[in-house]
Amino acid sequence: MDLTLQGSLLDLTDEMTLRDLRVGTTRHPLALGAWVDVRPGWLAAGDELFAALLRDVPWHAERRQMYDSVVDVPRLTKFYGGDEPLPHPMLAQARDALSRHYAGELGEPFVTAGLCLYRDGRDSVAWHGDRIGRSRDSDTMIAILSLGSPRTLALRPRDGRPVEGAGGRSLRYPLGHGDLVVMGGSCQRTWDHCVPKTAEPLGPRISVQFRVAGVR
Ligand SMILES: O=C(O)CCC(=O)C(=O)O
Ligand SMILES: [Fe+2]
Repeated sequence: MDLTLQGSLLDLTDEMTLRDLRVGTTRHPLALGAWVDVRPGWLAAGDELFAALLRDVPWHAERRQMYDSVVDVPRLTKFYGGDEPLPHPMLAQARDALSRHYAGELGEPFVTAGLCLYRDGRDSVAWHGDRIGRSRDSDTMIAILSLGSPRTLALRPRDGRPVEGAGGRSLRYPLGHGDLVVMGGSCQRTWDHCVPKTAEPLGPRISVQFRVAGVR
């Protein structure tokens, strides 16, 4: 058997590549007009990107007012506005692939990239919605590429209603190295999300959030 062909059939690759978003993306409709798309393994062989971001991004420590509440921000961050060069060419490729894939539904491109570094399981982000800007009162999408150690993204309705099929608690999406999750519809207004702390002995995780202009 041709080994090159076998490699591509099994989707085994040593080369960092973004896989096709039209394949393997599952939409989870949530209550209140929100939804979450999950595309496991979107970025193949992303070790080099993870290492480069860990090393090259000028990470900031922050304690601040975040979104519409004051939350602990035990993690490091760096925000890239649309006019700033991204710290790795693969991030521009990822942003552009997302813009193409969601163009019809979103009607505008992804522009900014917010990077977060969770140094270990003690780093986290508290419950919040990304409600700064237009996302406060209109639908938007936030696309998150996860790199490094696996962490959980939890979601719960903002109004405190129980979550169907989740034992009344939150929904939990495990995010591994190279996985993509996109929060869409009313998700930022009607749901909150967080990355909970974990006692597991985990190494660092980097998340890259792509947003449209005028949304944090
Ligand atoms: O790290 C993540 O995946 C989520 C980050 C997040 O919700 C935010 O920075 O607004
Ligand atoms: Fe967020």
